Amino acid sequence: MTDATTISPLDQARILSEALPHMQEYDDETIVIKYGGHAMGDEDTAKAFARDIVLLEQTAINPVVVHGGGPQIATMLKRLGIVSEFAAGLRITDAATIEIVEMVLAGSINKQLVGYINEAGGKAVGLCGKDGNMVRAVKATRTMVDPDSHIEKVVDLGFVGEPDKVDLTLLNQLIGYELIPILAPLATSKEGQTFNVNADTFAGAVAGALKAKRLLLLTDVPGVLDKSKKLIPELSVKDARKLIADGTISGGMIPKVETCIYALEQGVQGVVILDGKVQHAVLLELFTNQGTGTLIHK
Ligand SMILES: Nc1ncnc2c1ncn2[C@@H]1O[C@H](COP(=O)(O)OP(=O)(O)O)[C@@H](O)[C@H]1O
Ligand SMILES: CC(=O)N[C@@H](CCC(=O)OP(=O)(O)O)C(=O)O
Repeated sequence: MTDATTISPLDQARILSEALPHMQEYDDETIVIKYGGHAMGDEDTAKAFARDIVLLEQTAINPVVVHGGGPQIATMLKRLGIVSEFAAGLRITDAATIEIVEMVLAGSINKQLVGYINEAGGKAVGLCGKDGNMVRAVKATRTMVDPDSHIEKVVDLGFVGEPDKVDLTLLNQLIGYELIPILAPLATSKEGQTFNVNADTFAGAVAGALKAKRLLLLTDVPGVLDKSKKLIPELSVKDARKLIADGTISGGMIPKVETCIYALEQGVQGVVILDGKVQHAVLLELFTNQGTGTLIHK
């Protein structure tokens, strides 16, 4: 946490005053923040994150948090002796795995974040996409090239879903009552099957449906990096697609950038990928002149 005793009261007042135009820009706007499992890191940073979210709510912004938990799911599956594999950046999810995914995401992680936010003076409500039929999903399909035969084949990802409908009834109620929604990325199919959804994809769908002013994706790297590992501060959709095609953007960064492109197409005004391990990353991004991560624009 910032040590306020190292700066003078006048400087503190100046800092607050300089934040005014930013606060006015986001007044009464909805901002979706995706908090990745890697970014959650240590307790102090997670608590500082929670405090920032409460500060947003206090300044008349409507924050909606979507959290991940990939590393935490991996730890629990390992403890239980369940082997887990990924295809195209998505966890292949069988019947045993979906039970653990739901337990970790909608259970421990969701309630921990709710606890931190409430401890900081907010009123958080922890939900997942199944609540109020908020996010409906269809089974995700992916094709992969077999390394031996070089033939493209369909991979069965099991209970992995992709959002196809977002019902905003419940979210709008919460936002209207100044409650802070904390969402775990699980959804239900039309038939009532629970699906595991990539948290970036889930956040993009929610941000798109809400026509959010900003979508912030907090991860464990400073943003999108070029081939020499230097931060790219701004990226157009066209250049982002080029970097995916030439392999500069790979692994977990692919669904992140694809989410950004989708969200922009759905009317979200600005999307940023930034380092959530940096303390007060959200405040730095929204309330100072210095953007911290990669801004992706049309
Ligand atoms: N061009 C790139 N720039 C930054 N990170 C990249 C890039 N290509 C691949 N990555 C990888 O993407 C990871 C972020 O995705 P992921 O691990 O899924 O994060 P999270 O858990 O926050 O969703 C980075 O840690 C990095 O290893
Ligand atoms: C289908 C799929 O891969 N779902 C993810 C959901 C959690 C997630 O996305 O967490 P991060 O944001 O921390 O990566 C998973 O099972 O790991």
